[in-house]
Amino acid sequence: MTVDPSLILRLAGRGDGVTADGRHVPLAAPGDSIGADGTIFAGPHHQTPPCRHYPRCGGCQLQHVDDDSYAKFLRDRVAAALTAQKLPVPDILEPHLSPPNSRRRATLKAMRLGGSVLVGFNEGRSHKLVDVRQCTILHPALFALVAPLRKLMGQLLGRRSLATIQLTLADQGADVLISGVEADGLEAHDALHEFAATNRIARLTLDEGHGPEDRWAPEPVTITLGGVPVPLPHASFLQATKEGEDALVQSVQQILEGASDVADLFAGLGTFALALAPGSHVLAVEAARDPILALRRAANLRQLPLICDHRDLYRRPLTVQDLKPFAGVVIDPPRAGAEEQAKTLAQSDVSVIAYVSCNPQSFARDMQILGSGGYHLQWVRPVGQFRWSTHTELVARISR
Ligand SMILES: C[S@@+](CC[C@H](N)C(=O)[O-])C[C@H]1O[C@@H](n2cnc3c(N)ncnc32)[C@H](O)[C@@H]1O
Repeated sequence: MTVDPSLILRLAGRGDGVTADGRHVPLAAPGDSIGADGTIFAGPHHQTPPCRHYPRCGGCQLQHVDDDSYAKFLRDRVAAALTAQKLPVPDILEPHLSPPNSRRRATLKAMRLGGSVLVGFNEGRSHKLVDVRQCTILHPALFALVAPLRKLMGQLLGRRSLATIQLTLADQGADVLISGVEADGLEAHDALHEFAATNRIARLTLDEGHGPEDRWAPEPVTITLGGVPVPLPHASFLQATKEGEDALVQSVQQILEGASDVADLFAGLGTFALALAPGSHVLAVEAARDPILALRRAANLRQLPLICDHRDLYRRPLTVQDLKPFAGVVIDPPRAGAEEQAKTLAQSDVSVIAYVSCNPQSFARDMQILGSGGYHLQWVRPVGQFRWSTHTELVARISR
């Protein structure tokens, strides 16, 4: 059977459609066909992008692609990374896709342009800002703050400054951290107070270049993980959506079921440690001081069987000896992966590993190291928390 050379067969890593004869076509979906003049003729997997800022806004490159094709894209990213390391591709389970408007943490930018103030995301591969009037990914409780923030930034922004606004949805409501403005004086104080009170902000913090300073925090701010409220330090890592967190936790619990002693490496605020601790003894290891102290406080209050270790796993990975007590390990490193830790794990007796990754390439490299120590990759579940972006995450079951 001959294939039409102008038919889009797949999506490349950066999201372009790829024709049967190998051309890369931006904004094309699998099943589209490409006319001689470059016109895209929409096929069965081409959907109407739900956001008016598409395709300018850099956050969502794949809004023109339906869920079937998006899920296949995530699977293909994982398979391609494993194949590049010459590893066999295991069972790739149905991907988790977080629903629209579920993102509970995001970083916005704000600047003046002419007489107006823009608040939004960067355009794709550019420093220009898209002034967002609609957003199909942000949680409604966070998007509701964009217009009030535009007004506030009009009162605070200097003529040439570019401010960064980090939004996180905590148990008590929105946690807002603004950097890149100076807010001295009564007028600035009143503007901040009015914004916080009117919008029932949980905590409003300014970083004027000397570290975060709370300007409004009527009660302690927490994030509940595994049913346990944990004090939320400024700018902490949190899985991007609650639905993504639930999918990851469920898979990790399934992988480590029955393991009585578990190490949670790169533990953050304890997303996995707190979900596992009621049934297992857990050692949580994390390099950032504030989150590991917050986790220790929360776990101690509940008298959970959880020990916290403040430790840099790049410089001092757990040794083979350190790993001896553990039947299971959950490891969730930053984008760079965990090469040094994978080397000692490869020599250890740990029988099952739940590997959570936000970068299929570094995951595949670490899997190669674990494989050389006798571990097998049993299955991978891709995770699409950053819906409609090319950012691919995963959770994998690895065992001896
Ligand atoms: C992807 S996050 C995962 C956090 C946590 N597992 C969760 O799901 O919320 C990676 C974590 O690794 C921590 N980290 C970064 N470099 C580290 C290092 N060298 N040693 C230990 N932890 C590190 C970060 O502070 C962050 O909390």
